[in-house]
Amino acid sequence: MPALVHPPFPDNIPTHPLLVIDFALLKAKDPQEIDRLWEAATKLGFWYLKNHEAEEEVAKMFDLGAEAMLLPLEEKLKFDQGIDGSSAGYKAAGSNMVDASGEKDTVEFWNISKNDALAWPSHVHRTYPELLDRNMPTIIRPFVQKSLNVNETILGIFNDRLGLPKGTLESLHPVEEPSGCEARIIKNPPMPHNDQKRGIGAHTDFGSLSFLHNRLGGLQVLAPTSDTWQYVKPLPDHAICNIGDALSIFSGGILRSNMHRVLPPPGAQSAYERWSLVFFTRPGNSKVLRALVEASPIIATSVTSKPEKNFDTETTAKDWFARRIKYQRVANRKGPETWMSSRGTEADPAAI
Ligand SMILES: O=C(O)CCC(=O)C(=O)O
Ligand SMILES: [Fe+2]
Repeated sequence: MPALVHPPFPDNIPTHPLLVIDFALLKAKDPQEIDRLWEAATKLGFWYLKNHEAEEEVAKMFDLGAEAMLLPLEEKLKFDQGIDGSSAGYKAAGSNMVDASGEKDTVEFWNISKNDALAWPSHVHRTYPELLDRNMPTIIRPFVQKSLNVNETILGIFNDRLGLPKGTLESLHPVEEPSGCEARIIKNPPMPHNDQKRGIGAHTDFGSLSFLHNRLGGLQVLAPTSDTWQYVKPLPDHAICNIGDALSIFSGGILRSNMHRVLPPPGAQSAYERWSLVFFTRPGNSKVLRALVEASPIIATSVTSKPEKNFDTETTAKDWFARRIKYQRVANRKGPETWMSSRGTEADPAAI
């Protein structure tokens, strides 16, 4: 079980501050809170979210994830996500790259598809170990539903601020369409002190919105206002939310998909296992990733102001997502170009 008692995040290392957004105020359509969310989403693309109402579901998911990680490796590998760009299932430590040199990651994770959680006892994408299957209706589905509620509320706010006709962003993320939406539970093992091996390499998230929960430090962002990586300090019961590539593309770059990575926890925390839990909202598989210029003059103006950027990928969410997953797998590596093929909207190749 993830340690509930651990050393505090050190107070002598630089961190990047995030705005704290109150979900209760967002739900009440508080104009000032919506302004603050907009500021966070357009300047950095990351923010803390408090009062998100998923605290209990998150705690249960951490416990279940820990149990699922204790299954024998041989059993876990029966549910491996594979190397063809599928996401759902298990990913062993060391099977993804963290950079162009082919250095291996240190995290293992389980991805559980939203469609599978909602369709239980049927399966849309794949099957899972009995432990996860058994807990699908009682633990996983409630977490998925709470996460969907949070992300749909936020998408609705962005929809209005982007000047899109009501329901536009919602229609790009239909609950019933097969998609890459998934819950992920991640374990990074303790590292020798000062070992800076990357758990997850520098990346932007692939989809639209990520709803992240972690207890130990290790997440870092490369903020547009800084040329160094900075830790994001976990706050108890605060989720960390961020925007991914799909939403950045739909909005013509108005919403920011920011680079981040995972290092071992800093200071004395490095002696502990690091656990994190994410729910990723991603567009329906059939949706094409392109700026919604016809639907919003605000987005059209943004695209015109960034002629150097391509906001028409001519790619469906399904293909975008499969490409990014496939080419970060070590087994698919031919050379540095494989890593480059896995990249999304990451703007600054020097930082990759
Ligand atoms: O573990 C974390 O804090 C972040 C995980 C992450 O960035 C990801 O899974 O995409
Ligand atoms: Fe991420």
